Amino acid sequence: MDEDEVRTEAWWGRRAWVLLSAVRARAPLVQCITNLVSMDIVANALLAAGASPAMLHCLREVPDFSPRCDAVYINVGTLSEDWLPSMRAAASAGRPWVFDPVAVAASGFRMEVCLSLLALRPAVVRGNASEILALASRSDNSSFKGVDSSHDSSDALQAAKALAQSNGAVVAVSGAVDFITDGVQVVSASNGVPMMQKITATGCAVTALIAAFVGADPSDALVAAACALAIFGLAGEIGMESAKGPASLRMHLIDALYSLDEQTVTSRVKISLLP
Ligand SMILES: Nc1ncnc2c1ncn2[C@@H]1O[C@H](COP(=O)(O)OP(=O)(O)OP(=O)(O)O)[C@@H](O)[C@H]1O
Ligand SMILES: Cc1ncsc1CCO
Ligand SMILES: [Mg+2]
Repeated sequence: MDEDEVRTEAWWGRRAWVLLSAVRARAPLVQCITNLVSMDIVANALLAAGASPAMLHCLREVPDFSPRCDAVYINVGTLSEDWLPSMRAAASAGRPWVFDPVAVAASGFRMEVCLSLLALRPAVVRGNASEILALASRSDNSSFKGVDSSHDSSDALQAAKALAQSNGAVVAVSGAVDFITDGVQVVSASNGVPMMQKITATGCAVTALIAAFVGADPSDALVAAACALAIFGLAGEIGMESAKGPASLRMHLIDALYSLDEQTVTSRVKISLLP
């Protein structure tokens, strides 16, 4: 094996820096069809990272616009039947796309929609543990609650692997430790702070960041997803050094994402390949 291919923590730190630098240099255009709660934090997180967000969701614009994007991001958080045709069309536009199945178990309808979107072959699916467990089991069981997770990310690791194997997508489960898998390899990313769960739509924002990383370099969605999750978590850790609570963490996290430098990224990103 080439020395460069030995995926040590230092290797991951360098990859994370290279990918963040690629986002800053290329400013990938990311079409976001995302929920109404998340639009502001998603657009601001993408801008701070160096990407170019566009919150376009009109079906009539998809044929012109989506094929010109570097990546498409689809999030069903505030699902409405009106937006479904745009979601399906944008996901089918031939660009790499990333899926956030928010609260997939909330209803039979939402489950059906998420399964139909999954059939359109996203490059990456990112959810919290409850979402990935529900999606993998195709069950809109009432023990699953709303948009927040009631499980630890490790509870959903096997489900994530099974989902990746059956769909050919990279599957990422967020939580105290994020797990990212292509169905064979499993990578963990352990940056972040618990207070990030107290800011609405941080999960939506990190899924959008994954789309930006995939848009900047579509060659390896597993690496892009792991690096985006670690970078976002690291911005949370640095933001927490100045924050007094969720509202100021939101601000400081976005500032930290904007200011990340090579030394900080290469020394603080915590990613490893599980045996
Ligand atoms: N206990 C924790 N410790 C550290 N980081 C965490 C913790 N829980 C979540 N995170 C981080 O917070 C971000 C959001 O993950 P989370 O699992 O809360 O998403 P989510 O439930 O989909 O959020 P939302 O639906 O509000 O967008 C991720 O970057 C994740 O790594
Ligand atoms: C609170 C909330 N409700 C629907 S989407 C969303 C944002 C977090 O996913
Ligand atoms: Mg979510």
